[in-house]
Amino acid sequence: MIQSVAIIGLGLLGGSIGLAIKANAPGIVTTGYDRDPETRAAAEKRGLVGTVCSNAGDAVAMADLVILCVPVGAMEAAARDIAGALSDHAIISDVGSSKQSVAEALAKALPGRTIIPAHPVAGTEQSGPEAGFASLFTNRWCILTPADDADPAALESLGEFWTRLGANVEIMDAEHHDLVLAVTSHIPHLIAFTIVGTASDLEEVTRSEVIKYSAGGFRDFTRIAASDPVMWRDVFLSNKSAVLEMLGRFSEDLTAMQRAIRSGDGDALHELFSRTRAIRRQVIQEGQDDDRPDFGRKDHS
Ligand SMILES: NC(=O)c1ccc[n+]([C@@H]2O[C@H](COP(=O)([O-])OP(=O)(O)OC[C@H]3O[C@@H](n4cnc5c(N)ncnc54)[C@H](O)[C@@H]3O)[C@@H](O)[C@H]2O)c1
Ligand SMILES: O=C(O)C(=O)C[C@]1(C(=O)O)C=C[C@@H](O)C=C1
Repeated sequence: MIQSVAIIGLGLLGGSIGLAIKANAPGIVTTGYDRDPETRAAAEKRGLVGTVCSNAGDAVAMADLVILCVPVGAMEAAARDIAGALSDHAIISDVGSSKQSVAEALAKALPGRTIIPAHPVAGTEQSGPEAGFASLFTNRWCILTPADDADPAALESLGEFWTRLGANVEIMDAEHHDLVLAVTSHIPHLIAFTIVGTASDLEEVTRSEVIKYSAGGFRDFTRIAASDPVMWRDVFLSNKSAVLEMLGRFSEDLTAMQRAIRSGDGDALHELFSRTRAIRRQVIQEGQDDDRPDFGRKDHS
């Protein structure tokens, strides 16, 4: 049974975990650390965790569960920081958006430790200590990617923990996770970053026109393209092979659409758009959409 949780990195994800514990599992004692002093001060002010510590070692010393909530490129450094201060029984987990590289980094920095990587598939385009809110994980998936020899009791405890925060828990192989998320999250973000960049670079269209005439579709892309640059740089560098593989497929499909438009093949366009419309309806039926009004754009705390 997890009775104390240490959160390293008090931004959107770390802050939301702290607030979700407070709301759903108030008996759990929380401590936290962020390397940025301003973030620590903001976390203290918002009460994201019970105790904000001034170093990572103090934050993790008494914890049953330590969750690393830093960009994936910073996981190894954050793990090294806590290595000497962990209690013997501590479970170490994370929330990184890619899983194979994080699992490798944690295993390298914390040999012999109980490590269960995880990815709550929930977020917004906001970041930092003001962005977190308690209901972020409600009815969202949290994917656990244990190694084959992971401790079953630790896996069960971590699953129970995420269930208490409102998430639906799924267990998946890390390699498969990275391939699936490349298609469902990483490439959609790359497309948004690219189209917004392309629009702002167009010489025939001024930047003020891009902003002024942002129609619905483009506006949705600008929300995603406003996501944190450090987080996303690290996601693409860490999930390189899966992203490049899926990007190859996507480029071929895009070329087929280009060909259909050039040759006036309305049937091909209609067939694809009908198929994608059906998928959207399925996503809504299965409750995986973000149709909560203004989701991610207002203070949800
Ligand atoms: N934003 C999302 O939508 C989302 C969703 C699911 C998972 N994730 C993953 O969660 C993690 C955190 O993302 P976020 O959105 O909360 O980012 P964030 O920028 O809001 O917070 C990250 C925090 O980590 C701190 N930090 C960086 N290096 C550190 C270190 N070595 N030690 C201590 N603190 C350190 C930063 O100061 C920052 O406050 C990332 O790995 C990301 O891939 C993000
Ligand atoms: O809703 C958003 O704004 C998000 O980008 C959240 C989102 C996603 O792609 O769904 C982003 C990265 C994560 O690792 C998990 C969730």
